[in-house]
Amino acid sequence: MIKVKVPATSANLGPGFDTLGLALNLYNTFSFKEIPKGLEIEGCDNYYANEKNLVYTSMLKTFNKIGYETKGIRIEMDTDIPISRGLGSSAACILGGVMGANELAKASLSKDEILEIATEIEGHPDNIAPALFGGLVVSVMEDKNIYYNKIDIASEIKFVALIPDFTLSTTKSREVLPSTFNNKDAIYNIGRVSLLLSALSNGRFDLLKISLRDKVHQPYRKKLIPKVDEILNKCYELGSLGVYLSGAGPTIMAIVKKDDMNFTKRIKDYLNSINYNWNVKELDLDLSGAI
Ligand SMILES: Nc1ncnc2c1ncn2[C@@H]1O[C@H](COP(=O)(O)OP(=O)(O)OP(=O)(O)O)[C@@H](O)[C@H]1O
Ligand SMILES: N[C@@H](CCO)C(=O)O
Repeated sequence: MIKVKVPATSANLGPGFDTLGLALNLYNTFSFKEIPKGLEIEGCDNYYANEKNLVYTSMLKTFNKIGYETKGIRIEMDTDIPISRGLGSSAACILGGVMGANELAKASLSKDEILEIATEIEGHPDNIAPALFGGLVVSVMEDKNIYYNKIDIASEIKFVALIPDFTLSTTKSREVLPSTFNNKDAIYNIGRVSLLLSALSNGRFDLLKISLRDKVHQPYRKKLIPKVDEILNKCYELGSLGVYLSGAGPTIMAIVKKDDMNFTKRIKDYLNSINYNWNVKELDLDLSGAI
């Protein structure tokens, strides 16, 4: 039996659309076994327990690339990453499938080759790279090549995920984005993403609020999440250092000082007071990535 454990990820971090992402200590674990024939999937909703399952299709793509033929596969899924909430559930499934296939076929793909195959399936590397390497990872694509760098960030912060009780698929959330941007908006984001990386690396947390703003995706996606501005303002009022839409949303991510023992309870109370039955989770960076 092969087991692969993959962390959740929070992509974009405001201005770093399709480029920044960090891994968090919330996990999906996948177990794989070859069987005499067919496909068996356990541990997921019936809707996903078939040949279209993303873990399985990612395995098949990998087998196809490495020229391996299998008679049958059994997949057991133990998943804590909520589906379509902006916490990298698809990246986790894809990496699970690619890494599981690599191990079953004893193919010895390198981490860079795994990154390449998984990114080809996901379409962008900003969730896949941190899920694979852990920590905060910057990744860009050029001519189908992926260039990435893992960055150390100040350790005095934690992440509080405000996870709505509704889903928002990445496909839907990308459909509302414009296809072109004016140069003012592009410059706005370039400045902020640069400031953000410097602030995270040397602990200038006073700069987070301004550097997490962006003009490329959050303003458009906010329309898909009722009361989002009120919630963002409340996070700041309750002491958050910075707040952004995690991945394609709808999860809102608050960055909070590790020693702040009040924020999580107070934001939960606030969400309850407006009858938002959201799950609030305190998370830390995962520094190891998928294993
Ligand atoms: N536990 C799971 N069981 C089966 N399929 C899953 C599971 N988790 C994720 N998936 C697959 O991933 C898809 C969700 O991907 P989507 O990109 O919409 O959300 P996400 O990856 O959670 O969000 P984001 O990319 O913004 O972080 C599902 O439609 C399904 O195909
Ligand atoms: N960069 C991606 C992350 C979600 O997959 C997006 O914002 O659409």
